[in-house]
Amino acid sequence: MSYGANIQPGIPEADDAPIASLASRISGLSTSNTPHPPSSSDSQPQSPPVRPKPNTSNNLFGKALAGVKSDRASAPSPSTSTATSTPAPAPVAATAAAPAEESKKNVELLPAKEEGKDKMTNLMDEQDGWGEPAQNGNGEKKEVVDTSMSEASGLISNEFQVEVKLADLQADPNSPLYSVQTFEQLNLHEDLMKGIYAVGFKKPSKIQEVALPLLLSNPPRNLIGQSQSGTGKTAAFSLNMLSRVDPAMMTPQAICLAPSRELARQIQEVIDKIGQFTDIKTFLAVPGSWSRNVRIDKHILIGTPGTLVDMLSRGGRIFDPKQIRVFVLDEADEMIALQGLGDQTTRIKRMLPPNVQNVLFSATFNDQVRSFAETFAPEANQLFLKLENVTVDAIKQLYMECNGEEGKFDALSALYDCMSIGQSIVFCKRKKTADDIAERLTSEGHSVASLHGDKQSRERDDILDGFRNGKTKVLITTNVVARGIDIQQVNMVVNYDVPDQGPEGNFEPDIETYIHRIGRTGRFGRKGCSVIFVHDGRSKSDVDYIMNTLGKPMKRIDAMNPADLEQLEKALKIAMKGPN
Ligand SMILES: Nc1ncnc2c1ncn2[C@@H]1O[C@H](COP(=O)(O)OP(=O)(O)OP(=O)(O)O)[C@@H](O)[C@H]1O
Repeated sequence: MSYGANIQPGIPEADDAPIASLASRISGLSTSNTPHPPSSSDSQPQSPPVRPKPNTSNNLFGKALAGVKSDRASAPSPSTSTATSTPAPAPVAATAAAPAEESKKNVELLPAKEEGKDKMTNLMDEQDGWGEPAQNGNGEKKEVVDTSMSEASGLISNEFQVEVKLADLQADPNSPLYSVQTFEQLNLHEDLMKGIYAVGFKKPSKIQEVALPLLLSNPPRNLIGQSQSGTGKTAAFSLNMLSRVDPAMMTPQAICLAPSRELARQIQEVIDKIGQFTDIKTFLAVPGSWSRNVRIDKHILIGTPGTLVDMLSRGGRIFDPKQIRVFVLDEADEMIALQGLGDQTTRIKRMLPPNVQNVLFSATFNDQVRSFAETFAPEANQLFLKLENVTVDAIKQLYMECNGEEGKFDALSALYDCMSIGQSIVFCKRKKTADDIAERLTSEGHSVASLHGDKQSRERDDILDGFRNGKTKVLITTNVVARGIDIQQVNMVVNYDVPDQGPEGNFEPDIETYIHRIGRTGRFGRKGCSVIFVHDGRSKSDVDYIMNTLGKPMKRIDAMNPADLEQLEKALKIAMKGPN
């Protein structure tokens, strides 16, 4: 018995291409079909650690791929009829009539209409408290404004009176939250529907509407899905796992990996909530959560790669990997590309059955990661965004010029009053900077918390819980919570340091990390502001590069100008209200 309709475990597809070295992983040169069982050599990486090269072009998130692509012409997939008979949702750019042999959906998630904005979107622009951008990214730079924000931005007067409804946003074809279908039409088990109603979801988002039928169709098929931050990817892959496990079998049947314990815990909560009316149980697989002598009898494991490697290296004593049907990678680009995580994720995958359904989700997939993703999840249905749609428009991106490195702290101090409107996250490059800032702000009488990887697990949990339930208003952190963390009240993100790719990437700006960091605000229809600090020529050119690459304007604000801070305050108040 399972919570899916007629779901059969197993996919008749070759998922056993060895992924012998990182170099071949990235270049996709691995072509042998020899099965690759786990071996002791797995623990010894054969080649030096490699991370896909930094992105230096605008082609960061793949080319615009429309229509249905096939590279399986000779062997029609058993899933062909299911895939092509899936109702084609209106917002998907191209679900063009596919030749009979084409079985893999390769879809670009586009707004239904690109030309102009409809009434609703214009209304939203006017209500964000900022008016039109002073500077256009995308290479068409206008002169940066020296005038005060309030003069330049055209703040409208009635911003607090207008109620924005989520239902209106979800009715806007330009929104990533738009769908033409209801959850009822997605053919989910009634106990899962009860869970969806219990968490208050009324209508699917675009990624949920498009991905769920692909994920749930039989025989199961791999999926690579990209959708903007805060658009509901977690529920999409959670519903798939919940639909595919058999609650009568008291053993893990689905694994979901995330890059941090914080995100793994959050995903477990989502699955538990949506699955609360089922008999499905979850287990959090993070350091310290399991015992070497105790077998796990829960259905879904959510964890971090190191722990799963440890569990699996105990020769099936913790759980039987052969029973795993679904392998989900949240933040998949990081899970497969980053040197440490990529190695571990690959080792785990090798220990799972070859017919496991691989599901990869992220808000970002640069070209190199994308080709490796295609090797990792062969013959996958693919949902990708165009570069210009990767960031959420509701996040107002700002930059602030500071007087040298020390001026950054002064700017943060000046911002502090605004930062306590709602909640904010300040991202730093180094753990020490996070601790130093937290200490200085605390000594100035402010209530802040710092969170990073040097803290003990329990302390990390407590700090994030304190922030999640609103006890702390400002979280100063590193990239440890840059991805996935969903706290709706966060209405501002501060990039204290420009995210960079470290020595391997010649310290180039890390666009993906920037996108994920700012994506901690503006979640599912809410508005948010992000501020990035510029303190020297290098950081200014990095910010220009980010603007130009993403083609999104950033407005300059001056921390020492009361008019700008007032403007920011107003925008944050608007963002706090959120849709209802
Ligand atoms: N259909 C829906 N209706 C209303 N709210 C939803 C719906 N789906 C998801 N949400 C809410 O949207 C928020 C963001 O969802 P989620 O964390 O899954 O985003 P995400 O796409 O995984 O983002 P990220 O890329 O940052 O990981 C959550 O608070 C979730 O409860």
